[in-house]
Amino acid sequence: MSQLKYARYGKDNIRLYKVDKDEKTGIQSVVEMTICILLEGDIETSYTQADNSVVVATDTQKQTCYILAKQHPVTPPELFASIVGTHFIETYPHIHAAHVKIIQHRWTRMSVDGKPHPHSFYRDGEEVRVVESVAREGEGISLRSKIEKLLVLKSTGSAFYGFHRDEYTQLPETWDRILSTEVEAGWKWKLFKSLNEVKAVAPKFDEAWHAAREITLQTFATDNSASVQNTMYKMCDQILASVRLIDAVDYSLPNKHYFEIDLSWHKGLKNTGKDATVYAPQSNPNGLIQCTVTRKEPKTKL
Ligand SMILES: O=c1[nH]c(=O)c2[nH]c(=O)[nH]c2[nH]1
Repeated sequence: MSQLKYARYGKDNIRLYKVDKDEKTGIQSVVEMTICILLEGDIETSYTQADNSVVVATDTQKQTCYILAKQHPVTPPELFASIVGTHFIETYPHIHAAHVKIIQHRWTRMSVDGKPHPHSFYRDGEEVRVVESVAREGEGISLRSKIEKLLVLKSTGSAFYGFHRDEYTQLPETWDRILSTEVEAGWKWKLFKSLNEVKAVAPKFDEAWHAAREITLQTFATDNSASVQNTMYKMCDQILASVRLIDAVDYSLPNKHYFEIDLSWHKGLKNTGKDATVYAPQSNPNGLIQCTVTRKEPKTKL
């Protein structure tokens, strides 16, 4: 005999575009997102007994997404994810949790003749803004916001020395190296008890995203980096200090290596150490450094 241990189902890769047209000014604003919905609840019999009566069809979930996007704001994505998730747990008594992930793609307004264009946009990089939400009956709405695919590089201002050495170590110490990574940064919000609680703080989501992005870029640029580990910890620390409603910050940073090339075999060309200007970017392997930072637990007085 077997038993169903895990069951979630839904629609992935729902692509959605919404335009806001300001009739007075003629200025239009656009949002494009990719959504994944996964539902949990009393749905076992659909797997074990071919009982489709408990199935809210994945096509229905997609259509619901479009209708809710028409009726509600789709930004900030944290709010829209909460609206979609709450809809499913409130509409269907046998659905007890809704996982909604939103990936928001970049459409940045064009400047034409030095002026913001009213209806033309361009994709300035593959960076995305991501929200992972869970609306759970009787508990509330948990939200995690993320920056993903933000590619950065600094050509100096990064060192790596003093690391453990033994008979397996070949890597030389360096006081000046290239540092490049694709930022994946996340921040976990305190649990919201209801959709109304999410609505009440809606402006905070964009503020937090701007703060996390600014802190990431500024710290990356200005920190005289001792290691990826230390630089990312400084980022986490500042984000926690600047956004009151979050409980934890996490980073996952690949260390994208750029190798020096010894060209001395060709007429004594100098291209190593302080003379290095031409490098070989590596696609793999890469370092991968991760951390989660929370607020210090207050010491309880006895
Ligand atoms: O910042 C770094 N952290 C490491 O842990 C590490 N390991 C390595 O080979 N290079 C680096 N760089």
